[in-house]
Amino acid sequence: MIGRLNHVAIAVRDIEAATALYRDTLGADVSEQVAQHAHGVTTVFITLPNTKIELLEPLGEGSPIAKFLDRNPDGGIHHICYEVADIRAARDQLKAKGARVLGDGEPKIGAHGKPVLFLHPKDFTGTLVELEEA
Ligand SMILES: C[C@@H](C(=O)O)C(=O)SCCNC(=O)CCNC(=O)[C@H](O)C(C)(C)COP(=O)(O)OP(=O)(O)OC[C@H]1O[C@@H](n2cnc3c(N)ncnc32)[C@H](O)[C@@H]1OP(=O)(O)O
Ligand SMILES: [Co+2]
Repeated sequence: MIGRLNHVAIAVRDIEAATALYRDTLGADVSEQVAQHAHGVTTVFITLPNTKIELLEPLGEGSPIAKFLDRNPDGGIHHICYEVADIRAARDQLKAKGARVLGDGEPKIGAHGKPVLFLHPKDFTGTLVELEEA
């Protein structure tokens, strides 16, 4: 069901500093910051030859990454995003197998303008999984 690795997301307190680290120290190709109001985060994408890294900084009250940063004050890997061909079909198959889909179960439009869903980390070996329709 799952296809390519779309991105690995890293939650950070200071996206400006994290972007500078990837750009200046690691020599990577970094995007502009984008406020993702529907997701409660600001994102920067780092393009690597074979995948992307998504830097996440909390945006607004009640950001879904706020508690994660309280628990991981230095930041850390927050989720991995796999591509799927048909997100609603993937969701229905996963639910039938007992996986918990987060939120109301309806895909939201993600950072790449495509539908995304999240799966509970406790159902996937302690890793928050994002699915993005390819
Ligand atoms: C823009 C878009 C895109 O790329 O297109 C994005 O990525 S938006 C990226 C931001 N959006 C999202 O993450 C949306 C989906 N995420 C959520 O709904 C939330 O973050 C949850 C995954 C439900 C976790 O929420 P919260 O931390 O408030 O819950 P909680 O404190 O009750 O945590 C429940 C248990 O899950 C664990 N837990 C929480 N977040 C985790 C994570 N990222 N990775 C692994 N484990 C995690 C906690 O340690 C805790 O375990 P213990 O009970 O053992 O202590
Ligand atoms: Co993501």
